[in-house]
Amino acid sequence: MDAILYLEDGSIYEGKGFGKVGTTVGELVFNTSMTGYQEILTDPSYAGQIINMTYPLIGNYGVNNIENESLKIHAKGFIVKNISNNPSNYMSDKSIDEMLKSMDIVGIYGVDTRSITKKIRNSGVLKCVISSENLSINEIKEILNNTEIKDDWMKKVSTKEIINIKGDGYKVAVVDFGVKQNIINNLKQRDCDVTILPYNASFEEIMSIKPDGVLLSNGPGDPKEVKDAIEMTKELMKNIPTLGICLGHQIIALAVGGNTYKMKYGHRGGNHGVYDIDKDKSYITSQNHGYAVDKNSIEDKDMIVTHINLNDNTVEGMKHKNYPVFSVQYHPEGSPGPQDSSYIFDKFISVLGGDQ
Ligand SMILES: NC(=O)CC[C@H](N)C(=O)O
Repeated sequence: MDAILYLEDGSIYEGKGFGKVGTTVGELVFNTSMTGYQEILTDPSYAGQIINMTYPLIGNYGVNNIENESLKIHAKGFIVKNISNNPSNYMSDKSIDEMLKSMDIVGIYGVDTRSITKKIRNSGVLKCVISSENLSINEIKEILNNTEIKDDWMKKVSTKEIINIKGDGYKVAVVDFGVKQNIINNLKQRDCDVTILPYNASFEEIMSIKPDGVLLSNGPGDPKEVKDAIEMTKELMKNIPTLGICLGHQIIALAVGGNTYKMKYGHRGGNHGVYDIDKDKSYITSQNHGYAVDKNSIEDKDMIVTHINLNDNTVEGMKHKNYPVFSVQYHPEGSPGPQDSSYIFDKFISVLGGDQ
C-alpha cells in the first residue's frame, strides 16, 4: 500500500502505508529513543502529533498487552524507516502494524526519517499529512490547509470520572492532564492511595478527598491553555505538598506568575542529560515536551531552579523557596527510557512525610 507524507514546507516523501488506511493531519515531531515505541505511542502527551522515529528499525520486539502508558494511541500518526513484521520477544502479542490497525492510527514507513528530522531541526515543528488513500498532492495540500490541529487535547485525554486505587500509604491526588500509567505505578509501588481526578478538578474537589499531597501530571498541548488549572494550582501550592511532572511543572511555573514558551523542536527521547544541582549529579532522562519554562521568569517568583538540561541549559526542574512544592520537566518514571530519576518519587514521599 503506497503512502505519502506531505510537510507544510512543501516536501513530499513517498513510502508505504501501515496501520490504518487513511489520511491524518498533525504536528510533526521527532523522537530519538532506540526502544520504547509502544510506550511512546500510548503516551497521551503526544495527542495531536505525528511522531517521526529517528531509530531506523521499529517493531522488532513486538507489542505486548501490559506496557501501554494509556488505553489508546492519542498521537495522530507514526513515521518510521523500517517496520518489523516478525517480532521476536517472549512478551510480544502483536506486531506494530497490528497495534496501529487495532487503534486506528495511520503509519508510513520506507521514508528517509533522517532527512525529515533534519527538516524539523532547521525549521522547527511543522504541520504535516500522512495519507495512504491514493490522494493527489493537491487534495493533500487542501486537507493540510483546512485542518485545524489545535484542539482541547487535555479534555480529550483526561479521565472523565474520579478513580481511586486503594493503598495503605500516603493519600495522593493525581490531577490527570493525560497521566502516564507508569507515574501511577510509581505511586502504587510506594504504597500510595491514589485518586485520579479530571484535568478541571477544582481546588475544593481536590481537597475534599483529604490528600497528603497532589501530583500534577504530564499532558498534551500548550500549558497556557489550562487556565483554570493554573488558577487552581495557585491555591494548591499554598496549602499542600505538590509535585509537577512535565505539563504539571509548566503549570506550576505559570501559577507563580512565570512564563513558558514553545521550543523550536522540543525534547523527545530517552537520552537527555540533566544536571541535578542539589545532588551535583547528572542523569540520563526520558523526555517528551515541546514547551519549556522561561528561566528568568521564575527566579524572581520564589522559585529555585534545581535541574538543568545539559544540551541547551533549559530548566528541567525547580522548587519553591517556602512551600513543599517541586517539579521536573522530564519524566522521572521513564517508560520508555531510563528510570534512574525515580528518586523524584522517593523525594515526594519524604516531603509527604514532612521533609522539606
Ligand atoms: N509530556 C508532557 O507533559 C508535555 C507537556 C507539554 N504538552 C509540552 O509539550 O511541553
